[in-house]
Amino acid sequence: MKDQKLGKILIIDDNEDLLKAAKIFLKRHFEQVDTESNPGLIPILMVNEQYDVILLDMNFTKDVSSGQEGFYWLDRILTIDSSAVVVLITAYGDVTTAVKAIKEGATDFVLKPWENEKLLATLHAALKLRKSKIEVIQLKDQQQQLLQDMDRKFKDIIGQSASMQKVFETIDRVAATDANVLILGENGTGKELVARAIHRNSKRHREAFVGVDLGSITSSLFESELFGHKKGAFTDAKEDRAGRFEQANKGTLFLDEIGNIPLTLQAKLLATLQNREVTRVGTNKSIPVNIRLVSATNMALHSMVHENSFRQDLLYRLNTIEITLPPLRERQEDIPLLANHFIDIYSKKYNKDIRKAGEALIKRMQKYHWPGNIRELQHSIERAVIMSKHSVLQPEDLFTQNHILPEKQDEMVSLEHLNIEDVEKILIRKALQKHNGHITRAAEELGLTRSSLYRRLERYGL
Ligand SMILES: Nc1ncnc2c1ncn2[C@@H]1O[C@H](COP(=O)(O)OP(=O)(O)OP(=O)(O)O)[C@@H](O)[C@H]1O
Repeated sequence: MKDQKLGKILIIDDNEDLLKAAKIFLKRHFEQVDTESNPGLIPILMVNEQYDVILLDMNFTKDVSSGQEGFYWLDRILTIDSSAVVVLITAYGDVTTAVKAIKEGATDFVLKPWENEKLLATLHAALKLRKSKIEVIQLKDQQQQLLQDMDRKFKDIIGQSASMQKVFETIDRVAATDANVLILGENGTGKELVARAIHRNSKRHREAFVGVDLGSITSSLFESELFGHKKGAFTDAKEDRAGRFEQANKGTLFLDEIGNIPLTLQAKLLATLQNREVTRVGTNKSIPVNIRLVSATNMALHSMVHENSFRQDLLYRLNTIEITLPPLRERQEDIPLLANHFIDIYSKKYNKDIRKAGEALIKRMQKYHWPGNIRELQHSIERAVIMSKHSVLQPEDLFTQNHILPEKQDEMVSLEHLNIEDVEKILIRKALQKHNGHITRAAEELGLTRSSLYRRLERYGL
């Protein structure tokens, strides 16, 4: 198979003979070779074509050999396209100018008169560089896009109820301070959303927001996850590793499910917060850290202090400011807003033409208990949008599906009509209701680990 010719080259030189010869030779190796003797046309040429490599002479005016013109045009080219790859054509013996040009942003230089093979090798290397520069730009764009999407995703905290307005006011007042914030609330009430909003509105918003879900880390890994470790500190410590505290340096550390932190580690966490330094597992050296701490839990931390399963001094460190998120069933006026917000999102996502939730559905939703709070509402709406044939969602779009079961016992379908999955869903829902959405206790009652209960909640959209 014949090699495919790649690369668009622009040559700028006032010597027409040189341009002609170079074009004839290079056309055999590259996709496109344009030549121009007037450097003043560079900006227009660059607008009309995306050149991969620009071969640029240093001197254009007769009898001038200072290279000043070359530097001027090099600067213009890089201003127009900071990822342009410029190879300079310099006179034999003028290595000082060439070195200076590279410092100013040129990629390489070729000496005049050149040997064709050397020129070819230089241009191929330059082309490779251009390709990787473009890849880097594309990756950066993608990352930017992802960050923007994330930002948008977490920007919309919906809520007009008095209790949510109070939450917004508190976020406004505390975000700019460095005060530690403890967010309390049942599962799915938006604790992480609020933590991110605090970070986004703080002085640290350009730095990292590092979240750790303490509910999903096994207790043996707690310490190394938070504080890091030295290679060899324990069997699986294959290399030195920074913990989440260090990763969040200068930014915000979000400790989710803080109620899960074992008593033995609570003292170390307290010392870290007091001294503002961490000690990696397996070392004695303290590393200073500068973090803003936001923590969250669905557990009753204050009662845990009374039961001696959570240290009071640690609680006082965490809750300089306390924000309690109300469960969804206690702010029914937000239900229509939330439902229509998610209908909008999922109609777009799944390309459906669903306008809103009908009145009967809203009424039905306002009577429902929502043990999984907004997460449950969100998942139910997503499923209803996918399945519904109506342009205005009706009660049966949400409430006849297996995943949302009637709350009242007498509305329940008898066991003989259910399969194992249905029964599992009923049991999980009952356990969650009994323990007020408290995952650890519900998991204990069901004989499941927290993570396998989480997996089921995710699978069933509970
Ligand atoms: N007020 C709100 N407006 C819009 N979406 C919300 C709101 N509150 C929560 N959500 C959405 O509900 C889902 C659950 O929210 P989030 O993860 O913040 O809850 P959580 O309290 O941290 O849950 P968990 O206790 O299970 O960790 C997310 O998809 C979030 O975007």
